[in-house]
Amino acid sequence: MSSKPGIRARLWLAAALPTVLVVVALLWVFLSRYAEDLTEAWQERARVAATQLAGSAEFPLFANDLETLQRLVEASHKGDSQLRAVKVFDRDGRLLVSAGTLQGGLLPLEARVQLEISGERLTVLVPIEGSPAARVDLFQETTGLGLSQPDATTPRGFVLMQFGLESLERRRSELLAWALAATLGAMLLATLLSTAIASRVTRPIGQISLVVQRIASGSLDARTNPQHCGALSGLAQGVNEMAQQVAMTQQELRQQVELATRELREQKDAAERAARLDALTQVLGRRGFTEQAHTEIQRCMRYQHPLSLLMIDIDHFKTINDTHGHATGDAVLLHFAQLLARELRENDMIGRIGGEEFAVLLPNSNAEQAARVAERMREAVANSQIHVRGQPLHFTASFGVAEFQAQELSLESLMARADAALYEAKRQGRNRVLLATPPGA
Ligand SMILES: Nc1nc2c(ncn2[C@@H]2O[C@H](COP(=O)(O)OP(=O)(O)OP(=O)(O)O)[C@@H](O)[C@H]2O)c(=O)[nH]1
Repeated sequence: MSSKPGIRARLWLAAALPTVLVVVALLWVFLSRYAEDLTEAWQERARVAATQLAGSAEFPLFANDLETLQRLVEASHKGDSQLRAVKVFDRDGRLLVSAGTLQGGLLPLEARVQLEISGERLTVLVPIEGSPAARVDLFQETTGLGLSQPDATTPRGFVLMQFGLESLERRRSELLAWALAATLGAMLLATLLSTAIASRVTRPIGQISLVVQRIASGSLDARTNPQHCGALSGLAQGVNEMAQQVAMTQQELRQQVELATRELREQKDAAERAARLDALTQVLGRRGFTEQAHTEIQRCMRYQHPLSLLMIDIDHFKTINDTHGHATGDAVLLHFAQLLARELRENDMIGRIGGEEFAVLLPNSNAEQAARVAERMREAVANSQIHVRGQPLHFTASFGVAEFQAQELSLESLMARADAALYEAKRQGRNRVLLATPPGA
């Protein structure tokens, strides 16, 4: 199995990945900005609370009314659940009043607002600086108390507050959880959308590739359905047209191959027929005759039908050749073959087995019947003529007749007996039909 991702997975990634990345990036930018704002809001809240307390503490501190200061500090501490510790120092850094437990060290007592976040704690230090009007009022009201006029530049004291940041952290955790949930939701949505988009592309591709595979495996009638292939309908149509072209080309090739094969077979048959036929007379040649004669003998033996053979030779053919020329000899041979063929039945066979020597096989004929056929042939030949330069030319032929006997083992033996009868017919004066002696006689 291939470890490479399939086209569906690739398309899915191509569609989903950018969306997921953008969503996650936007979410984290938003999250970090929101967390910053949250921290700043907390710092502002702490600064405002400390400044308010510093304002309220100005007069008790000026009047050295520690009881009132203590009440103020405790009221602040109780009024804010996030407030862990509140302390008020005089200008020399002496702790005047306190509520709650401070964790970690103090901030340096300087005439400026200081904020420090350490772990889950936010510590703020605010100097207590009275307003000029208040200072004058206070001085006038308290001159009788023997208090000196306050210095306008140095702080009168310091308010230190420490807040627990658990709720800020909780808020951040909630934000993180929300961001993760939103990210997962976005990813899920992107997955669903991408799957839908990918399947709109991959389903047609799957269908088209299936059809292409079927075409490749030889099913040239396989076709896609362009209407079901959406944006790829053009490709589907193209595949169909290609398959049609291939099918047509293959059909044409098949027809051409069939035509060529048929022509070759016909040429081969013609060549074989020609090889079996005698070129001059168009009757069977020696090879064709003996092949068919063997088959016929087998058939007659199987059905125990009689079968006879005639061996025929033109008389004094050499003289015809010598007297009238070879071309006349050929004409005599052709005429002779036609005369013999005329006397044959459908199942009889004739062949030219030598120069002017012919053989005729007569299935279902005994010697007596064969002799009658031979006699008719002899008469037909003797009574016929051809014209050579306007002059009639007569010729005769001799016949040897032999009937196939059960004890006879081969065509050659039958031919030899018929040939012997022919030889005897020649010897006895030609133009005659002689019956062969039975085998072994
Ligand atoms: N024109 C022609 N002559 C052929 C052909 N084949 C064989 N011959 C001739 O046929 C002649 C046969 O002569 P022989 O075998 O002596 O027989 P014959 O003259 O017929 O004498 P008998 O058979 O004894 O009557 C030869 O002269 C061959 O040259 C052929 O295809 N065409």
